[in-house]
Amino acid sequence: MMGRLEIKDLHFSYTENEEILKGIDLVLDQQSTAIIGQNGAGKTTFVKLLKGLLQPTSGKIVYNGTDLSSMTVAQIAKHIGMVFQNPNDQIFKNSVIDEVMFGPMQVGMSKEEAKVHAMDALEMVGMEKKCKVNPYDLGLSERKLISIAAILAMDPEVIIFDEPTIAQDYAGKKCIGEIVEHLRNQGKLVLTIIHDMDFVAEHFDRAVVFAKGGVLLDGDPKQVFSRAEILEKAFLEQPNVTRLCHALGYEETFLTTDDFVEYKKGQ
Ligand SMILES: Nc1ncnc2c1ncn2[C@@H]1O[C@H](COP(=O)(O)OP(=O)(O)OP(=O)(O)O)[C@@H](O)[C@H]1O
Repeated sequence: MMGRLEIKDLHFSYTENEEILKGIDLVLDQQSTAIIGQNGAGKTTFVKLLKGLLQPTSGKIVYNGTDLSSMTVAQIAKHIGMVFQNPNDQIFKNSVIDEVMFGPMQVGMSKEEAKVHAMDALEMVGMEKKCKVNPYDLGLSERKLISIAAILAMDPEVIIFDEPTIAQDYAGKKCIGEIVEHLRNQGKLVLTIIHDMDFVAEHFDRAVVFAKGGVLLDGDPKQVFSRAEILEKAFLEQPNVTRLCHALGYEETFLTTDDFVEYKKGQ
């Protein structure tokens, strides 16, 4: 089944005198979507609402036709998984396989079923050979892959990443980018909170810019990242290649090195 989230006039405040989200309307489905915005824009608050960890002050979030407020956090977790920013906040078992089997068993799978799902998930992230290792004997990139597998093993329709590229080296980023694309091609709804604009340009179908509690821009990365002035006002950078090409006087928006190279070859 595909995951679809409808966000309708969503408002949220932690305290009476400051509204953090001021009426968000969005439909999130199919496309891999990056949620970007400066620190404090409300991105983390927004995904906590999607996970049912916070309740809207007003407005609603509808998941595949059901109002999230009528679901428990555990019910939501079956459908909407979240990969933490720091794998150390997520990992707590002494072997990779136990770690990855934990989630599926929590959502009601038998041990046998959980093992099958866990091995499939480990294979997807290329870590099946490490299943007996203690996660703490792995490097950060590999621990990140384990924390991703632990969520994939629960087979949620929606996967939310929180800053997936932070502290990752080039190989780690490349691998996570491939996982994002693979999941999207499998029909999962992939969402991420992210400050790494190059990663958005490379791997995402849609970028939603949060600013001052609302949606400032929403579209495919080419549309969004072409709006240099608006982005600057929201204290957001364009991807490096986009900035460079604009600085060199190109009118067109290029997102990635490959984009630009293709253009030059075609000239
Ligand atoms: N538990 C809380 N109680 C009160 N205010 C909070 C709480 N959590 C966050 N805030 C405030 O809500 C606003 C939005 O925070 P949020 O963490 O959602 O932003 P963000 O866009 O995720 O930022 P970042 O990019 O730094 O992660 C900030 O002004 C923050 O200080």
